[in-house]
Amino acid sequence: MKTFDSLFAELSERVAARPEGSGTVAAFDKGVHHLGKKVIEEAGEVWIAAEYQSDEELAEEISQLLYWTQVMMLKRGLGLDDVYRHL
Ligand SMILES: N=c1c2ncn([C@@H]3O[C@H](COP(=O)(O)OP(=O)(O)OP(=O)(O)O)[C@@H](O)[C@H]3O)c2ncn1[C@@H]1O[C@H](COP(=O)(O)O)[C@@H](O)[C@H]1O
Repeated sequence: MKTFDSLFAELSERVAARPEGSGTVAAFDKGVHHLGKKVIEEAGEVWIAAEYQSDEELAEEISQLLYWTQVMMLKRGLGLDDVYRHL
């Protein structure tokens, strides 16, 4: 099963290798403004799912929020340690 760390490694590799058709690369190239909107959108969907939807739907929305947060981290050049040291 994928973890936060293994997804971050995968996305780091995608951004470095820039494979054809990668949604991550396309989103990365759009920049911080686009990524910020995705983070906000997914955060809102997490809230709505927590209020009104199933555990499974909530878990899926949380996974998407984690994904977009990671793409933002990569765009700003942050690594896992930069974040973990604040936990
Ligand atoms: N985990 C994710 C992931 N989570 C969310 N998303 C993106 O976030 C969007 C969220 O879906 P929504 O339903 O909220 O939005 P949507 O309306 O369908 O999509 P938009 O029109 O808003 O882009 C998805 O459509 C994906 O574009 C993800 N995109 C990729 N991954 C993983 O990232 C890795 C690299 O993916 P690629 O770069 O696409 O190869 C792979 O392991 C993927 O599984």
